[in-house]
Amino acid sequence: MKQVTAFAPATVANVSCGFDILGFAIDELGDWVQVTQSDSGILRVVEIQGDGGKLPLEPEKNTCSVAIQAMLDEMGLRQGLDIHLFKGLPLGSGMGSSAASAAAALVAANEILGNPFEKKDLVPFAMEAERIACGAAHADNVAPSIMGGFVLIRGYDPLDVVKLPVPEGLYCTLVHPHLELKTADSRSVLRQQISLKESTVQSGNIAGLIAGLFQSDFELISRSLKDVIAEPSRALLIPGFYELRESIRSVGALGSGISGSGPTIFILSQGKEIALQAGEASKEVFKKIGLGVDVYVSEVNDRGAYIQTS
Ligand SMILES: Nc1ncnc2c1ncn2[C@@H]1O[C@H](COP(=O)(O)OP(=O)(O)OP(=O)(O)O)[C@@H](O)[C@H]1O
Ligand SMILES: N[C@@H](CCO)C(=O)O
Repeated sequence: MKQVTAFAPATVANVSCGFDILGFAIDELGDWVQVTQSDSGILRVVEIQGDGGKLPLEPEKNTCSVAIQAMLDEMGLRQGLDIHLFKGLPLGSGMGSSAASAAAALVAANEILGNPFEKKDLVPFAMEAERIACGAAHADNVAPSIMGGFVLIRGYDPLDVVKLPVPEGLYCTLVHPHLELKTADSRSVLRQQISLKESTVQSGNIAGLIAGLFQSDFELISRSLKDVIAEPSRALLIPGFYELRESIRSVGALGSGISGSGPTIFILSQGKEIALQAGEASKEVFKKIGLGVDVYVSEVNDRGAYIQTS
């Protein structure tokens, strides 16, 4: 019986101006999923570690099994598979926790089945898992978690995912305040209508950010990290959000925003030194508020989900 273990990384979705259409992957932080063939003929989640007992073992509720089931359905296949999930990511953090589970499960199951799908073709299956986790089949966490790097979701109908270049020396600092914010809840505070003026501002910024990535133009990236759609509503749910933005200006970071639906805040910097200093400045902000934080500094992970060898 074949057994495969895969890792899938944390992700920063939206990247300020790219609501539901842009995300990138982080190094090291992520979920591990082991998939083992069985002769049971069914899909089972047999064990979850690292979730404090919070995640469901029922296959129709866990993002690992929902994603694999979507893949098996597409193939018209019945296959006995046992899933062991090792959560490395905190829940409801804004770091794409549900997405990383689905991405790792798919990459492992795809390997067991002889790799019938390219990585990019696994994205729609992982989106079905996101629908279960937060009520919306958004792809801006699952696509970068599977494919790595920066990924643009050019369109959803039909799905059109585009991998973008990563400028050398671009670093991300993730600041995770010790709060849990469910994606479904932070989607519910969003306005359903935006004005023509807001649409123009947002379009200019997303175009600028993508041009900045292609040209490795850090100043352009910095000027473009603005969100007039989701951030004004969601920032109110994150204590210290604007204070942090102010504090990282002095260390020369490029900018900051809400990672996915929060409460994690991402900061982009040119070079590791500034990224580390931004992390220290952020810790000070949250110390004053009296809220614990975890800070991670990472390059953009261009590899995405991978199979564990050895
Ligand atoms: N393997 C899993 N199976 C089922 N639900 C999961 C799994 N992993 C996480 N979740 C749940 O999915 C829900 C959606 O939030 P998730 O944890 O993905 O948000 P997040 O980490 O804040 O990421 P983001 O805001 O970037 O989407 C949470 O309630 C979380 O507990
Ligand atoms: N684009 C999604 C990402 C959630 O991580 C949102 O902002 O709700």
